[in-house]
Amino acid sequence: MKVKVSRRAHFNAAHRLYRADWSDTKNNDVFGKCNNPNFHGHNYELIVSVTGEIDPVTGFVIDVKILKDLIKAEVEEAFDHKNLNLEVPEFKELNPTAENIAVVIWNKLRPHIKASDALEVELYETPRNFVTYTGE
Ligand SMILES: Nc1nc2c(c(=O)[nH]1)N=C([C@H](O)[C@H](O)COP(=O)(O)OP(=O)(O)OP(=O)(O)O)CN2
Ligand SMILES: [Zn+2]
Repeated sequence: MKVKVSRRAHFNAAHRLYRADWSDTKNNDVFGKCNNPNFHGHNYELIVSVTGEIDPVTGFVIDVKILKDLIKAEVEEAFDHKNLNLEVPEFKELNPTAENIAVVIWNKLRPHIKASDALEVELYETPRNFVTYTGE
């Protein structure tokens, strides 16, 4: 019997979507207003879910306090109130799209989650735009 345990978190960050190896015209064609050279910001909403067997002793799949502290250490402290392009090393050469941010978050959290448990990262860039990554 497997149960999914989820923790919601948030962070605010600035970003710019562009490729340095493309012309301004191509960047504007592909990324539009997201290519603003002065950056723009989002209030990211994050849902991290861990699915696994319930420990019969504790009744937990994972203690949500542990999940909360992990998200704070690995995501909020690294991303909150940061310029993702300029201040977060993972995005020096990687466009900080919602897809790439979700994969980066998953890769940061995965080593801390029990190997037999599944990890899912849902990232809302806006209330209407969101992505999900499960490691596949
Ligand atoms: N597949 C993706 N497409 C887009 C991404 C992305 O990460 N993955 N990101 C963006 C931009 O970051 C942009 O800032 C998104 O904002 P916007 O289009 O304004 O989103 P809204 O939901 O607020 O827009 P409404 O038109 O008001 O619904 C673009 N594409
Ligand atoms: Zn954006």
